[in-house]
Amino acid sequence: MDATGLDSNGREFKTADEMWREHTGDPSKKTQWYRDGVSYWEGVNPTMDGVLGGFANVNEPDISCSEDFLKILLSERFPADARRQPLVVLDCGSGIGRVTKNLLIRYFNEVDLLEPVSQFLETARETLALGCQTNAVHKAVNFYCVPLQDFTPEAGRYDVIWIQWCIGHLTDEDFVSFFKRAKVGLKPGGFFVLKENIARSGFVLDNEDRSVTRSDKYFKELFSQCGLHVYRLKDQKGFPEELFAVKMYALTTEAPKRALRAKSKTSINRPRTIM
Ligand SMILES: C[S@@+](CC[C@H](N)C(=O)[O-])C[C@H]1O[C@@H](n2cnc3c(N)ncnc32)[C@H](O)[C@@H]1O
Repeated sequence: MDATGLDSNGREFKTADEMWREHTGDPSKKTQWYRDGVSYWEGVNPTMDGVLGGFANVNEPDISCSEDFLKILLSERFPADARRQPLVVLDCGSGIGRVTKNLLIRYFNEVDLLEPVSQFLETARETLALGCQTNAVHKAVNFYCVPLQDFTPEAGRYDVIWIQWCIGHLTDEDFVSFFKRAKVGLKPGGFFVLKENIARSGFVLDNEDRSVTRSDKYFKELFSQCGLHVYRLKDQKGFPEELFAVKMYALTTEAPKRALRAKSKTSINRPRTIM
Protein backbone atom coordinates (compact mmCIF):
# COMPACT_ATOMS: atom_id res chain seq x y z
CA MET A 1 0.00 0.00 0.00
CA ASP A 2 1.55 3.31 -1.02
CA ALA A 3 -0.56 5.64 1.17
CA THR A 4 1.44 8.11 3.25
CA GLY A 5 0.73 8.35 6.97
CA LEU A 6 1.50 9.63 10.43
CA ASP A 7 1.82 8.08 13.84
CA SER A 8 0.46 9.53 17.08
CA ASN A 9 3.87 11.12 17.81
CA GLY A 10 3.76 13.06 14.53
CA ARG A 11 6.27 10.81 12.74
CA GLU A 12 5.70 10.61 8.99
CA PHE A 13 5.80 7.44 6.89
CA LYS A 14 6.24 7.65 3.12
CA THR A 15 4.17 4.51 2.62
CA ALA A 16 2.02 2.20 4.71
CA ASP A 17 4.31 -0.65 3.69
CA GLU A 18 7.21 1.20 5.34
CA MET A 19 5.18 1.46 8.58
CA TRP A 20 4.08 -2.18 8.47
CA ARG A 21 7.64 -3.35 7.80
CA GLU A 22 8.94 -1.37 10.74
CA HIS A 23 6.27 -2.58 13.21
CA THR A 24 5.42 -6.09 12.00
CA GLY A 25 8.22 -6.91 9.54
CA ASP A 26 9.38 -10.12 11.23
CA PRO A 27 7.45 -12.78 13.19
CA SER A 28 8.58 -11.57 16.62
CA LYS A 29 7.61 -7.94 15.88
CA LYS A 30 4.24 -9.09 14.58
CA THR A 31 3.59 -11.18 17.71
CA GLN A 32 4.54 -8.15 19.81
CA TRP A 33 2.20 -5.89 17.77
CA TYR A 34 -0.82 -8.09 18.53
CA ARG A 35 0.26 -8.66 22.15
CA ASP A 36 0.51 -4.88 22.73
CA GLY A 37 -2.94 -4.32 21.20
CA VAL A 38 -4.61 -6.84 23.48
CA SER A 39 -2.58 -5.67 26.53
CA TYR A 40 -3.85 -2.15 25.95
CA TRP A 41 -7.49 -3.32 26.11
CA GLU A 42 -6.78 -5.60 29.09
CA GLY A 43 -5.94 -2.42 31.02
CA VAL A 44 -9.27 -0.77 30.19
CA ASN A 45 -12.36 -0.98 32.44
CA PRO A 46 -15.05 -3.33 31.10
CA THR A 47 -17.58 -0.50 30.85
CA MET A 48 -19.28 1.51 28.10
CA ASP A 49 -16.93 4.44 28.77
CA GLY A 50 -13.95 2.07 28.65
CA VAL A 51 -14.69 0.48 25.27
CA LEU A 52 -15.69 3.85 23.81
CA GLY A 53 -12.44 5.55 24.85
CA GLY A 54 -14.14 7.91 27.31
CA PHE A 55 -16.98 8.82 24.92
CA ALA A 56 -19.89 6.83 26.34
CA ASN A 57 -22.14 9.59 24.94
CA VAL A 58 -21.58 8.33 21.37
CA ASN A 59 -23.35 5.05 22.17
CA GLU A 60 -26.81 6.45 21.46
CA PRO A 61 -26.09 8.07 18.03
CA ASP A 62 -23.90 5.11 17.09
CA ILE A 63 -26.63 2.54 17.75
CA SER A 64 -29.36 4.65 16.19
CA CYS A 65 -27.42 5.23 12.92
CA SER A 66 -26.39 1.55 12.77
CA GLU A 67 -30.01 0.50 13.30
CA ASP A 68 -31.22 2.64 10.37
CA PHE A 69 -28.54 1.09 8.16
CA LEU A 70 -29.20 -2.48 9.32
CA LYS A 71 -32.98 -2.21 8.83
CA ILE A 72 -32.52 -1.22 5.18
CA LEU A 73 -29.97 -3.96 4.56
CA LEU A 74 -32.09 -6.70 6.14
CA SER A 75 -35.21 -5.63 4.28
CA GLU A 76 -33.33 -5.68 0.96
CA ARG A 77 -31.30 -8.85 1.44
CA PHE A 78 -33.48 -10.92 3.79
CA PRO A 79 -37.08 -9.68 3.47
CA ALA A 80 -39.16 -10.91 6.43
CA ASP A 81 -41.76 -12.68 4.24
CA ALA A 82 -39.05 -14.68 2.45
CA ARG A 83 -37.10 -15.77 5.54
CA ARG A 84 -37.10 -19.50 6.09
CA GLN A 85 -34.42 -19.85 8.72
CA PRO A 86 -33.34 -17.99 11.85
CA LEU A 87 -31.08 -14.96 11.34
CA VAL A 88 -27.56 -15.41 12.72
CA VAL A 89 -24.89 -12.71 13.23
CA LEU A 90 -21.27 -12.64 14.41
CA ASP A 91 -20.21 -9.58 16.46
CA CYS A 92 -16.43 -9.22 15.90
CA GLY A 93 -14.25 -7.46 18.47
CA SER A 94 -17.43 -7.32 20.52
CA GLY A 95 -15.83 -5.80 23.64
CA ILE A 96 -18.38 -5.95 26.46
CA GLY A 97 -21.19 -6.80 24.03
CA ARG A 98 -22.40 -3.21 23.65
CA VAL A 99 -23.45 -3.59 19.99
CA THR A 100 -24.99 -7.01 20.58
CA LYS A 101 -26.96 -5.86 23.61
CA ASN A 102 -28.23 -2.58 22.15
CA LEU A 103 -28.79 -3.64 18.56
CA LEU A 104 -27.98 -7.09 17.20
CA ILE A 105 -29.91 -9.19 19.74
CA ARG A 106 -33.12 -7.39 18.71
CA TYR A 107 -32.77 -8.26 15.01
CA PHE A 108 -31.07 -11.67 15.03
CA ASN A 109 -32.19 -14.97 16.50
CA GLU A 110 -28.64 -16.02 17.31
CA VAL A 111 -25.61 -13.86 18.04
CA ASP A 112 -22.04 -15.16 18.37
CA LEU A 113 -19.46 -12.88 19.97
CA LEU A 114 -15.73 -12.84 19.24
CA GLU A 115 -13.41 -10.89 21.54
CA PRO A 116 -9.74 -11.53 22.49
CA VAL A 117 -9.92 -9.84 25.93
CA SER A 118 -11.40 -12.38 28.32
CA GLN A 119 -12.65 -9.87 30.92
CA PHE A 120 -14.63 -8.06 28.20
CA LEU A 121 -16.10 -11.30 26.93
CA GLU A 122 -17.06 -12.37 30.47
CA THR A 123 -18.78 -9.03 31.04
CA ALA A 124 -20.68 -9.55 27.77
CA ARG A 125 -21.70 -13.05 28.83
CA GLU A 126 -22.97 -11.80 32.22
CA THR A 127 -24.83 -8.80 30.77
CA LEU A 128 -26.50 -10.88 28.09
CA ALA A 129 -27.46 -13.57 30.60
CA LEU A 130 -29.20 -10.89 32.68
CA GLY A 131 -32.07 -10.67 30.26
CA CYS A 132 -31.76 -7.60 28.03
CA GLN A 133 -34.16 -8.96 25.43
CA THR A 134 -32.46 -12.35 25.37
CA ASN A 135 -35.11 -15.05 25.15
CA ALA A 136 -35.83 -18.34 23.42
CA VAL A 137 -35.84 -16.75 19.97
CA HIS A 138 -33.16 -14.07 20.45
CA LYS A 139 -30.07 -15.33 22.19
CA ALA A 140 -26.28 -15.10 22.42
CA VAL A 141 -24.99 -18.55 21.58
CA ASN A 142 -21.19 -18.74 21.20
CA PHE A 143 -18.53 -16.66 22.94
CA TYR A 144 -15.16 -16.98 21.18
CA CYS A 145 -12.15 -15.62 23.07
CA VAL A 146 -9.86 -15.28 20.02
CA PRO A 147 -8.50 -12.42 17.90
CA LEU A 148 -9.76 -11.89 14.36
CA GLN A 149 -6.43 -12.81 12.78
CA ASP A 150 -6.72 -16.34 14.24
CA PHE A 151 -10.42 -16.92 13.60
CA THR A 152 -12.11 -18.98 10.89
CA PRO A 153 -15.91 -19.12 11.06
CA GLU A 154 -18.01 -22.21 10.61
CA ALA A 155 -18.95 -22.48 6.93
CA GLY A 156 -22.32 -20.94 5.99
CA ARG A 157 -23.39 -20.03 9.57
CA TYR A 158 -23.88 -16.25 9.31
CA ASP A 159 -26.32 -13.92 7.59
CA VAL A 160 -24.26 -10.96 8.77
CA ILE A 161 -20.73 -10.54 10.12
CA TRP A 162 -20.54 -7.23 12.02
CA ILE A 163 -17.06 -5.74 12.54
CA GLN A 164 -16.98 -2.50 14.48
CA TRP A 165 -14.02 -0.53 15.77
CA CYS A 166 -11.56 -3.42 15.84
CA ILE A 167 -10.24 -4.02 12.29
CA GLY A 168 -7.62 -1.27 12.84
CA HIS A 169 -5.73 -3.75 15.00
CA LEU A 170 -5.08 -6.00 11.99
CA THR A 171 -2.19 -5.61 9.58
CA ASP A 172 -3.16 -5.23 5.90
CA GLU A 173 -2.10 -8.81 5.26
CA ASP A 174 -4.22 -10.19 8.10
CA PHE A 175 -7.14 -7.91 7.13
CA VAL A 176 -7.24 -9.46 3.66
CA SER A 177 -6.68 -12.97 4.90
CA PHE A 178 -9.42 -12.59 7.58
CA PHE A 179 -12.07 -11.42 5.07
CA LYS A 180 -11.13 -14.15 2.61
CA ARG A 181 -11.62 -16.82 5.32
CA ALA A 182 -14.72 -15.13 6.75
CA LYS A 183 -16.52 -15.08 3.37
CA VAL A 184 -16.91 -18.83 3.74
CA GLY A 185 -18.83 -18.19 6.97
CA LEU A 186 -21.58 -16.28 5.14
CA LYS A 187 -24.88 -17.80 4.03
CA PRO A 188 -25.95 -17.13 0.43
CA GLY A 189 -27.01 -13.46 0.32
CA GLY A 190 -25.08 -12.77 3.54
CA PHE A 191 -22.93 -9.69 3.98
CA PHE A 192 -20.39 -7.93 6.18
CA VAL A 193 -20.93 -4.63 7.96
CA LEU A 194 -17.68 -2.84 8.68
CA LYS A 195 -18.04 0.27 10.85
CA GLU A 196 -14.83 2.20 11.32
CA ASN A 197 -13.10 5.50 11.99
CA ILE A 198 -11.85 7.09 8.78
CA ALA A 199 -8.63 9.08 8.32
CA ARG A 200 -8.82 12.15 6.03
CA SER A 201 -6.06 10.62 3.90
CA GLY A 202 -3.57 7.77 4.08
CA PHE A 203 -3.45 6.39 7.61
CA VAL A 204 -2.86 7.31 11.25
CA LEU A 205 -1.04 4.87 13.53
CA ASP A 206 -1.89 4.95 17.25
CA ASN A 207 1.28 3.90 19.05
CA GLU A 208 -0.58 3.37 22.32
CA ASP A 209 -3.19 0.76 21.37
CA ARG A 210 -1.44 -0.52 18.22
CA SER A 211 -4.20 0.32 15.79
CA VAL A 212 -4.28 1.98 12.39
CA THR A 213 -7.03 4.35 11.20
CA ARG A 214 -7.28 4.05 7.43
CA SER A 215 -8.76 6.42 4.84
CA ASP A 216 -11.80 5.55 2.72
CA LYS A 217 -9.47 5.09 -0.28
CA TYR A 218 -7.22 2.76 1.73
CA PHE A 219 -10.23 0.65 2.82
CA LYS A 220 -11.54 0.43 -0.75
CA GLU A 221 -8.16 -0.78 -2.00
CA LEU A 222 -8.18 -3.51 0.69
CA PHE A 223 -11.81 -4.49 -0.13
CA SER A 224 -10.77 -5.01 -3.72
CA GLN A 225 -7.86 -7.23 -2.60
CA CYS A 226 -10.39 -9.24 -0.54
CA GLY A 227 -12.71 -9.64 -3.55
CA LEU A 228 -15.46 -7.67 -1.75
CA HIS A 229 -17.86 -5.07 -3.16
CA VAL A 230 -19.38 -2.06 -1.41
CA TYR A 231 -23.12 -2.78 -1.57
CA ARG A 232 -24.13 0.25 0.52
CA LEU A 233 -22.28 2.96 2.42
CA LYS A 234 -23.47 5.32 5.16
CA ASP A 235 -21.78 8.11 7.10
CA GLN A 236 -22.26 8.26 10.86
CA LYS A 237 -23.97 11.47 11.99
CA GLY A 238 -24.18 13.21 15.35
CA PHE A 239 -20.72 12.51 16.80
CA PRO A 240 -18.62 15.19 18.55
CA GLU A 241 -16.52 17.26 16.10
CA GLU A 242 -13.19 16.23 17.63
CA LEU A 243 -13.66 12.56 16.73
CA PHE A 244 -12.67 10.87 13.48
CA ALA A 245 -15.38 10.61 10.83
CA VAL A 246 -17.04 7.18 10.90
CA LYS A 247 -18.38 5.18 7.95
CA MET A 248 -20.42 2.01 7.68
CA TYR A 249 -19.72 -0.25 4.71
CA ALA A 250 -22.02 -3.13 3.77
CA LEU A 251 -19.83 -5.54 1.81
CA THR A 252 -20.87 -8.42 -0.38
CA THR A 253 -19.00 -11.14 -2.20
CA GLU A 254 -21.01 -10.59 -5.39
CA ALA A 255 -20.78 -7.42 -7.49
CA PRO A 256 -23.85 -5.13 -7.15
CA LYS A 257 -26.34 -5.71 -9.97
CA ARG A 258 -26.41 -2.72 -12.28
CA ALA A 259 -29.78 -1.58 -13.69
CA LEU A 260 -29.94 -2.43 -17.39
CA ARG A 261 -28.80 0.67 -19.19
CA ALA A 262 -31.30 2.32 -21.53
CA LYS A 263 -30.17 2.22 -25.13
CA SER A 264 -27.80 5.08 -25.68
CA LYS A 265 -29.01 8.04 -27.70
CA THR A 266 -26.48 7.31 -30.39
CA SER A 267 -27.79 3.82 -30.92
CA ILE A 268 -31.46 4.93 -30.79
CA ASN A 269 -30.93 7.79 -33.24
CA ARG A 270 -28.63 5.92 -35.51
CA PRO A 271 -29.92 5.82 -39.13
CA ARG A 272 -31.45 2.45 -39.88
CA THR A 273 -32.57 0.87 -43.11
CA ILE A 274 -36.37 0.46 -43.52
CA MET A 275 -37.23 -3.22 -43.91
C1 LIG B 1 -13.03 0.32 20.63
S1 LIG B 1 -13.36 -1.31 21.29
C2 LIG B 1 -14.87 -1.64 20.40
C3 LIG B 1 -15.70 -2.73 21.03
C4 LIG B 1 -17.06 -2.97 20.34
N1 LIG B 1 -16.90 -3.33 18.95
C5 LIG B 1 -17.93 -1.75 20.46
O1 LIG B 1 -18.16 -1.07 19.45
O2 LIG B 1 -18.40 -1.49 21.57
C6 LIG B 1 -12.13 -2.29 20.39
C7 LIG B 1 -12.23 -3.77 20.65
O3 LIG B 1 -11.36 -4.47 19.74
C8 LIG B 1 -10.82 -5.57 20.45
N2 LIG B 1 -9.61 -6.06 19.76
C9 LIG B 1 -8.33 -5.69 19.93
N3 LIG B 1 -7.51 -6.41 19.14
C10 LIG B 1 -8.31 -7.25 18.44
C11 LIG B 1 -8.07 -8.27 17.48
N4 LIG B 1 -6.83 -8.53 17.07
N5 LIG B 1 -9.12 -8.98 17.00
C12 LIG B 1 -10.39 -8.69 17.43
N6 LIG B 1 -10.67 -7.74 18.34
C13 LIG B 1 -9.65 -7.02 18.84
C14 LIG B 1 -10.54 -4.98 21.82
O4 LIG B 1 -10.28 -5.97 22.79
C15 LIG B 1 -11.81 -4.18 22.05
O5 LIG B 1 -12.80 -4.95 22.64
